[in-house]
Amino acid sequence: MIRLSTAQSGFEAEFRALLDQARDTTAQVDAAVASIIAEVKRGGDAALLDLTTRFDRWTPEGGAAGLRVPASEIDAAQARCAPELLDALDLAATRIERFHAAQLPNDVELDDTLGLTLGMRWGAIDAAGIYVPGGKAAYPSSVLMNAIPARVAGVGRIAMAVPTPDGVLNDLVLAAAHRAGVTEIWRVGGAQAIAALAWGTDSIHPVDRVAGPGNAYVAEAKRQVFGRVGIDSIAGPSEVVVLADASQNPALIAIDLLAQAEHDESAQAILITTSAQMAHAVEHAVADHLATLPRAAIAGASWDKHGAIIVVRDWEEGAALVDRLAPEHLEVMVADPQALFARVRHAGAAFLGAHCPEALGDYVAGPNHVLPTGRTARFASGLSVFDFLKRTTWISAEKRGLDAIGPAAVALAEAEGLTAHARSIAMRLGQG
Ligand SMILES: NC(=O)c1ccc[n+]([C@@H]2O[C@H](COP(=O)([O-])OP(=O)(O)OC[C@H]3O[C@@H](n4cnc5c(N)ncnc54)[C@H](O)[C@@H]3O)[C@@H](O)[C@H]2O)c1
Ligand SMILES: N[C@H](CO)Cc1c[nH]c[nH+]1
Ligand SMILES: [Zn+2]
Repeated sequence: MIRLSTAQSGFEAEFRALLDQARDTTAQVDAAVASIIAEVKRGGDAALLDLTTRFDRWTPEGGAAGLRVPASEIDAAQARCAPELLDALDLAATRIERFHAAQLPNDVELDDTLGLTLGMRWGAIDAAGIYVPGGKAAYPSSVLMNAIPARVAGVGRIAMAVPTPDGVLNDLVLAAAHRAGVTEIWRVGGAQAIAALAWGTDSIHPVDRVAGPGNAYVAEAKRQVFGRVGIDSIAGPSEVVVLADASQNPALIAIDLLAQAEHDESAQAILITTSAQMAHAVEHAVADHLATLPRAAIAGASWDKHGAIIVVRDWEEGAALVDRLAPEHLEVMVADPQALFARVRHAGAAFLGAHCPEALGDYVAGPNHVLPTGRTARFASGLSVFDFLKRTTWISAEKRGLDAIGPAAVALAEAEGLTAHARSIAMRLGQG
């Protein structure tokens, strides 16, 4: 963990080094992913089986057909889940669905009075591939967050890929998939899963868009298949920035930092505070929590390698640093969180006030937890129904509409030297 203060000389250089830390995409990951994608393109199902054995230490019985989870296994898994966990899933699913249904956009129709009607129609993609991470933890919550927006958008085919390390399939992941409307489940992970969803194999039909979070390999694979298929944002290793003033409870701040750090050694947790005393107290509280957390090895490694505590002189400085970090998650734990949030422009999702830990949003609040990481919140947004929709614009013209605006189009087409364009309009105007 690094300790920084904006009052220090040399702060700018150290902060830039923090921004430039290679947490997710290293040259090594780029090359490894390119070779995995090439292997899947070349070898199809056989390559998937080979890579699954190599990276997940598991080989299905019966070849590639064994990569697909049968309906009987989904039913059996649901039956094994504790009823209170299924109730919790249902609560989460209901709230996530309600929030995402509220996002559905309206079509546009504009009558311009000259004799033209202009429109924009929203439609769902045909097939979505959703990636649910599963290497270091199982994520039933990510199943809901991925699949529900796709279903709400109206996607017919939702193909889910999830790794099952050592052959272990998580019951609650299957129960969540069933509730969320996933139409097929494939036990394959990492870059090979993204490659299979994008390029297809004999068993897995290609999809139109791949969404979902994952580790550095998954994030890089999405980057590399973009263009062949659409992708949502790059949702890689988790991040949080906590803004806290002197009035907050350091133990709560520390556990919120570690809640992201425990995802992955590559995760990043940063505290920005106006109080040097708070900085000190949080550092100690982190050490105290680490002594008892079961995932202390992962959380501690993340905190040591990528954690930071930054003391700022005022919240103007604090907000400016947040914009430069553009974190996946932003917690605002100050006296007037709305006012400070209003000064921040770049963050994937914000959690306002001391009673709103980020973990609430991970599971049950309703907005999506698949969010842009690695500073991509400067230009990208969290997963939503929009990731599964696309737009088609349309124009309908009466003769008087063509007469009104056609001559201008003819002039522009002639200026571009595109005679067939000009003539296709001019002939209809009776000039060609
Ligand atoms: N941004 C979000 O919305 C969000 C949500 C949930 C989780 N996450 C993040 O997702 C990530 C989950 O990571 P995970 O590892 O637990 O699961 P994962 O499913 O993303 O990755 C596991 C797969 O990675 C591949 N892999 C691992 N080591 C490899 C290597 N050396 N070479 C090639 N491939 C390799 C394997 O194929 C394995 O199946 C974490 O970083 C977590 O922070 C992000
Ligand atoms: N915080 C993660 C996104 O970075 C999402 C998650 C799922 N389960 C727990 N957390
Ligand atoms: Zn989380």
